[in-house]
Amino acid sequence: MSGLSLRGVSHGYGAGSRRVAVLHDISLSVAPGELVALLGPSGSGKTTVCHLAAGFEEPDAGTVDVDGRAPGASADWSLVAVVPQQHGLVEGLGVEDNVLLPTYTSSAPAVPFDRLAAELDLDGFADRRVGETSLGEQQRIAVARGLVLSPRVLVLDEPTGHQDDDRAELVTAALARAAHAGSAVLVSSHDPRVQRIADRVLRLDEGRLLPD
Ligand SMILES: Nc1ncnc2c1ncn2[C@@H]1O[C@H](COP(=O)(O)OP(=O)(O)OP(=O)(O)O)[C@@H](O)[C@H]1O
Repeated sequence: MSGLSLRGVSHGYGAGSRRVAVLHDISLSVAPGELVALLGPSGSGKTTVCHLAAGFEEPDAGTVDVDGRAPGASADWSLVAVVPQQHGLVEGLGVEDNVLLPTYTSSAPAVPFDRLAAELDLDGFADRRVGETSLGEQQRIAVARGLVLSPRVLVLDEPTGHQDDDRAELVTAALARAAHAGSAVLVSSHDPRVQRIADRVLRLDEGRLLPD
């Protein structure tokens, strides 16, 4: 199947008898060209779903696949790109290098840095070190890095959490364009702007997906 698919996924943290289950039998899919918002109270498991979708972790049970493959099997961000809550940028590198990092290990066509910078209000930042930027700027740099290879699947964890109203609109517009261009986009978010542009909204509660 194309896009992102989780089938019967359960997952937990901790070793042996101390393992605590946090996701229970989750099934969801995001088709190419679709933007799905994942909502839920703090601790309900949104980040865990994002990490499994990104291939950062293997589920205890069930399957996760991206275009029919396990996401962890490929480090190619043209297949699955991630904007984690903590951004995961390389502090010592410049902004442009951070955005272009996925292009250094992939032969997929890249969106020019200048275009992403213009769309995400990062003009003039190319040579600035990430350690010299604000948290909101770092979040938009991580979004630009997620978009640079026009990935088949894009997973974002609270991507407007550090943005003011105007920049949050820029980020959500960029995500809507990515979906329109064919990416399957999964966004964990409390932001009503994200819900507004979503094709579907999924709700998690205590590790279970609520019925529509
Ligand atoms: N590495 C970990 N070890 C142990 N427990 C964890 C770990 N990461 C998350 N948890 C627990 O798993 C549950 C789900 O966490 P998760 O981060 O997925 O929730 P969330 O919905 O993203 O929360 P928030 O909105 O606050 O970011 C929480 O109860 C959390 O305490």
